[in-house]
Amino acid sequence: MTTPVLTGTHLAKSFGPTTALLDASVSVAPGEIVALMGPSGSGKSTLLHLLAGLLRPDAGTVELAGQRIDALSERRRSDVRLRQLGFVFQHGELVPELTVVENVELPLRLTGTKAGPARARALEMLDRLGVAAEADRRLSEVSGGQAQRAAVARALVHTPPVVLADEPTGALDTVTGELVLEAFVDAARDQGSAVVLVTHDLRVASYASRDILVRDGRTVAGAALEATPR
Ligand SMILES: Nc1ncnc2c1ncn2[C@@H]1O[C@H](COP(=O)(O)OP(=O)(O)OP(=O)(O)O)[C@@H](O)[C@H]1O
Repeated sequence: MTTPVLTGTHLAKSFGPTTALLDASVSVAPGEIVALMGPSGSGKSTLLHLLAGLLRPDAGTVELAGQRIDALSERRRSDVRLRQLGFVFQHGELVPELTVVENVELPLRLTGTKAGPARARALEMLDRLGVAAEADRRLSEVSGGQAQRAAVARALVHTPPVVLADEPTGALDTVTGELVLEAFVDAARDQGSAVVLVTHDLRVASYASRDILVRDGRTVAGAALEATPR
């Protein structure tokens, strides 16, 4: 089997008295697309935040691209995130004061790509996601669905080895949702990115090579499609 690029092992996380995650394990190989499914409140977003190094686990480990990230300082985790990860979370990761294209080119600019090539690559991603016409508008002035596609463009622009996305098509109609899903499929197939998608939508899950069910804070591999009501 190919060596996994992302592994979460026996992860647990509580917020005060609320146990969000009890025992979750996930392992993803390069080029794989994994759908995380499960009831509302079961711990999917918490798991994704732990895998991204945005939260520290109470127990368990996270290994990203050969490096344990759960015990790193916030500064080192942030550096690993910038280089190894693309993520699409439900809010917060884009800068409202910047234009759409400035947001998308940010991961490239922060890792040393020169302005011209960074701009060209960001525009290419926006074009693929059908939002090139919005490139020079401020993020705070575009629609929710346009901002969501900008977030996807930003997650993929620097061809990271791991892409994590929380309901990445939640604000989109069927056609634009498919543009987003095809962009993830291309990242997995052409660049070998490992992609983890949290979704409630079976159509989205059908793009995945594998699914993992999260139920009551625990992961159950391969059972999501059978267990999810249609
Ligand atoms: N920052 C937080 N503070 C307190 N409780 C939290 C926090 N984040 C999550 N929780 C709680 O942890 C549990 C798991 O939440 P989580 O968001 O991971 O679930 P989810 O499966 O992603 O849900 P949904 O499908 O509704 O987005 C819930 O009971 C939630 O209320």
